[in-house]
Amino acid sequence: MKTDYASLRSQVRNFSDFYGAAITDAKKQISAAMSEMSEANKDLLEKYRKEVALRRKYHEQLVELKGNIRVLCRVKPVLKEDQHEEGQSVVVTTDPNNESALSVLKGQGRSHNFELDRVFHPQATQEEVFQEIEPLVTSCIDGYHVCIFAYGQTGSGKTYTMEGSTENPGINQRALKHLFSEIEDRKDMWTYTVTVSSVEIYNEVLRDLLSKDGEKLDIKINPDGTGQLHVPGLRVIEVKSFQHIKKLLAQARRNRITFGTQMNQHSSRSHALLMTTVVGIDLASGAKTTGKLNLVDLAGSERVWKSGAEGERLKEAQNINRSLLALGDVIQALRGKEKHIPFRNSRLTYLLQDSLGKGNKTAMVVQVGTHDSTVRLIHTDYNVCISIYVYS
Ligand SMILES: Nc1ncnc2c1ncn2[C@@H]1O[C@H](COP(=O)(O)OP(=O)(O)OP(=O)(O)O)[C@@H](O)[C@H]1O
Repeated sequence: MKTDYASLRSQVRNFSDFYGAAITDAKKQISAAMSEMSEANKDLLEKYRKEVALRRKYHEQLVELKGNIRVLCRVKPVLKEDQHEEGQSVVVTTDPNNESALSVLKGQGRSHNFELDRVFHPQATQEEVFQEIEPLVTSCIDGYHVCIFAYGQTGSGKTYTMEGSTENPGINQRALKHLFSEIEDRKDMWTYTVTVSSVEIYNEVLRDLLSKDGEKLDIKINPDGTGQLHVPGLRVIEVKSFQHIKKLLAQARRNRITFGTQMNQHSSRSHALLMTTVVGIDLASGAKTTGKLNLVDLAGSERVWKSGAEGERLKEAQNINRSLLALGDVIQALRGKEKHIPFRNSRLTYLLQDSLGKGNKTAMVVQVGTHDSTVRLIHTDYNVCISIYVYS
């Protein structure tokens, strides 16, 4: 018993040393395993970053291959309310086997065929149209400036395509939803600040659609010496969520109608712009990107010339036609890579100057009705059309 007791005592005496050594050993093993893990993590993170950079590069290559200026066409379905217009036959048709083709009947059985970047048949959904625009929205988060226009005659579906209805929202809402979901996906690597402004241009006068009284605004050269343009007094609102932006969109829509009524103006006679700026900071390198997304519901191109409008209506029509032609001229000059781009010929192109210029991306959604006998599309040398309505 004495021997056993002495042995136990010695074990107890040595236990703390043994225990200490075992703990130190375990700690060493754990910290070796942890540093191995964090090396592996670092390696994985580095690989992930490389993949993300590659994804961005390929995304840009894809967008560039598709063309930095794209012209899409959406053919409006014949609605019940359109059917009372008698004597109109279907003149605009799409080809189910070719999603770039549009055919316009010219009389005596002859038709004019056009090739655009993409043609949406009358049954195309809002989602299908947005899918074509989505890569451009992603580019905006990557730091590019993007403009998306809806162009066409009054009632051809411009507002439907851009704003849509509550149940079936259009490009504006879908683009901003996509923007916020991309920002959420990238939140471990990037932090983003999103701001929005909204203006309308009516008779070459700029008004803030997010103000209470629709103040008139002017476009000036920024005094900060960067040579960039800015609009003094324009409300620029930081938004944190898609829900917040939805409220601002609704406010801008209400104001467009209210200001329009005050000035005896129908909203279809003004251009409405929703301008979103996305500033991103790479959490690892601190690198900064600034992207802009301009969503534009253009004023309806009208036949007022033909109907002999006078006074205010004539001035209005002249201003609309002038600014639409100025936009067409800018786009043709950009596509033709001309040296001089006539940005200053209208408020619209002047305001969008830094988003329309070289290296930026533009999509023009031309809206046409199937009964539209007056549509003519002007070909450019590039075999893809810049589409502009011309009323003779
Ligand atoms: N693809 C479509 N599917 C269903 N309805 C449509 C479609 N396009 C347009 N509409 C409907 O046609 C009507 C006219 O469209 P919308 O108001 O968008 O035309 P607009 O070109 O914006 O006209 P305005 O120049 O007067 O603003 C609306 O009732 C709209 O809901």
